[in-house]
Amino acid sequence: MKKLAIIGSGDLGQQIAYQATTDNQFNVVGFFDDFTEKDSVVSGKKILGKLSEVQNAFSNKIFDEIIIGIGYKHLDFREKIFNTLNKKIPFATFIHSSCFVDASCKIGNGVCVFPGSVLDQKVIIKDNVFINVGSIIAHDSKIENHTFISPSVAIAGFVSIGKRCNIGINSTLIDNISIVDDVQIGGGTVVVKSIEKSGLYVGNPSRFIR
Ligand SMILES: CC(=O)SCCNC(=O)CCNC(=O)[C@H](O)C(C)(C)COP(=O)(O)OP(=O)(O)OC[C@H]1O[C@@H](n2cnc3c(N)ncnc32)[C@H](O)[C@@H]1OP(=O)(O)O
Repeated sequence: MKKLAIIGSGDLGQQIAYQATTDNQFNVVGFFDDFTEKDSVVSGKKILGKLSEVQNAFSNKIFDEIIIGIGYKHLDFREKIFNTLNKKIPFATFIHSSCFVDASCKIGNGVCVFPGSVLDQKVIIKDNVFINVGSIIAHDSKIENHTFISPSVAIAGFVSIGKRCNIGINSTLIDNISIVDDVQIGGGTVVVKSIEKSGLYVGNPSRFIR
């Protein structure tokens, strides 16, 4: 079983550690975290060091693959870490075994898909995307790098979502629309037309608030 290290020992990092361990996909060896003391223990897993120590630890075979446990509040940082380590350190792709992922899907590096999500035919998920529990991505839809999908999001067919977007819980995106980079969608929002300007959108139908 591959040894997995997680960047960030906060709530999301701990959830990834739990899911990857209980689903028997990885041996989670610990976290890298700039804000928690080295060798301390978080949710039963060791803090392996700061982010500056990742490459050295990989050279010393402390872990085989890495994944980022930094969530929707820090998508710029999530992107920065990914771009710094990409091609130097192998990124894991973790898809919980309870998910349905059609064989025609293309899934990038560093992608994490939590339990009960469905990725239908020809879905494309680019690098470093996080998909939380129970989300549905219908056929031919595409999610660009570093985007965060909250629980129970429903994305219809032929939808395109940009980079560093944060799609709120239980939101709905109808078919054949596009969303540009850096869009935040509030919980329960219904998006019925393309979003061409970055910013925060809420409501049914969705409206720009800032
Ligand atoms: C496993 C996990 O937990 S993953 C995380 C899942 N969490 C989410 O998806 C959270 C999504 N967050 C939200 O929906 C938040 O309400 C946000 C980000 C959209 C806005 O938060 P804030 O910046 O605090 O905005 P604020 O609460 O001041 O609201 C601004 C206005 O938008 C309205 N509004 C805020 N959120 C929503 C919403 N989801 N739907 C409809 N209207 C909303 C408010 O009523 C308010 O309207 P008003 O100006 O007429 O009074």
